[in-house]
Amino acid sequence: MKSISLDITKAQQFLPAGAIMALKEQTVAARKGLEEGTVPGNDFLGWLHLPSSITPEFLAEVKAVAEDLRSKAEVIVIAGIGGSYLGAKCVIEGLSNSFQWLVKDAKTPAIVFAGNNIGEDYLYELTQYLQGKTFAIINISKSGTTTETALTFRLLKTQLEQQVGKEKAKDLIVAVTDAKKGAARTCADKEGYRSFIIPDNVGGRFSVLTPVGLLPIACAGIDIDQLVVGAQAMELQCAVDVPFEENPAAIYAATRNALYQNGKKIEILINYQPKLHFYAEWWKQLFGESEGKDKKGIFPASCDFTTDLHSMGQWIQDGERTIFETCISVENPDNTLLFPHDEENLDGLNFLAGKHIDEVNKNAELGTRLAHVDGGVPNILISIEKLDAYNYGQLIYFFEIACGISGQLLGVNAFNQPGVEAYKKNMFALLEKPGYEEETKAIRAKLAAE
Ligand SMILES: O=P(O)(O)OC[C@H]1O[C@H](O)[C@H](O)[C@@H](O)[C@@H]1O
Repeated sequence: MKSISLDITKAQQFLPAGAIMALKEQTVAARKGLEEGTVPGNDFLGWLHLPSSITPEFLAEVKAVAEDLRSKAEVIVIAGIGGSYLGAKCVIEGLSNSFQWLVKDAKTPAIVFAGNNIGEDYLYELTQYLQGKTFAIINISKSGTTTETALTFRLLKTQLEQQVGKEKAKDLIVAVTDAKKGAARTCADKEGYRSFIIPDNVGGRFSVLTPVGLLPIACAGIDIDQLVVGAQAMELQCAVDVPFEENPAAIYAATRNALYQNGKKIEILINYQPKLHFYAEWWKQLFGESEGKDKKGIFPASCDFTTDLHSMGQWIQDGERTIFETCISVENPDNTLLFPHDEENLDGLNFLAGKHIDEVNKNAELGTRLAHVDGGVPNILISIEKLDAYNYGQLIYFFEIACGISGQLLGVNAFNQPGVEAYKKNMFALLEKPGYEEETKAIRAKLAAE
């Protein structure tokens, strides 16, 4: 099977000669640091050899639980946020029929995501939708205490127990959480739910290849074996003994850091396939939480083309020259659709007659790349053969290891996220959570003084 390919030539032309090679030594050291576990945040390196350590027995266990839920439920609600949401969401969106939610298909339950927001209307409408339906809940939280997810889980658990009774609900709830800590673990053990463990040394945004991602993905009927095989292939391709010039993750990490050092502060992940929209959401958490700290870091943004060429295209072509693009290009679509000839040609589109829709898309892609490069936007091109589980596996591991290397080139601990606590602290103080009495007083005083 084909490996993903990386082309940096249209980024390199914006850099001083030798700028990427100047980072070679540091990049090689960063890759070695990951292997030897000497990097900052080294207690969170469990993702590094995760693909090759996944056993067929473990995958069989995940698939068995997924099959069981698929056979019992019309709807499976995946409750989780951040790393406990985006990996599954990006793979399921990427590899399912775009209109799956409209298709009445007895084999595949509707997969619904929740626990990733606190929208009263969202949750009200969800609970309404679930009324009278047999639904299952996968409650995913590494800490087991995340407010958005815990709040949603309580709502859904209550509803499920009311609808089917406590005993039956037990069979329809699965927890994915820490082995020992957190309310989700306490609840799973006490209620007797089936559960999977998130390894201690795998942080949320690196956890898609643990049951956090694998269980929901298997529930959607996607081939998790091939996802893992793809990740394993990329693990080999980015191994510590692969020379810098042949390691795509090392080259990508060095290139984006060279661009950053030369004033390109924003990276826009581009796709030309709507199915990749949530891939970018996953990627933004991966790089945003890993690198945005100590008042540094490339801002990870994303656009869906050609859609956003009609909204953000102007800015990208002509705005401040602080951006670069990384484009994920999919070589082959899965299906064939040819553009029809029309005798009257009222729309003037007969020049496209007989062409694949993808040919139009590919020319839009090439035309855009040339225009943006001409407009001063460096372009990194990542090509994959097609959107399937194998290629998704490759892409996931590629960006994970690139991120691990890149964080070190930037000089940050890529595996923590201390900044995320600030909003939580204020929210708990404002909501008068027990234990936050001092913070409540302080924040009320602050608001009164404004
Ligand atoms: O899995 P959980 O513990 O519920 O965490 C879910 C998410 O929320 C946090 O606040 C972190 O910033 C994320 O890195 C994490 O993925």
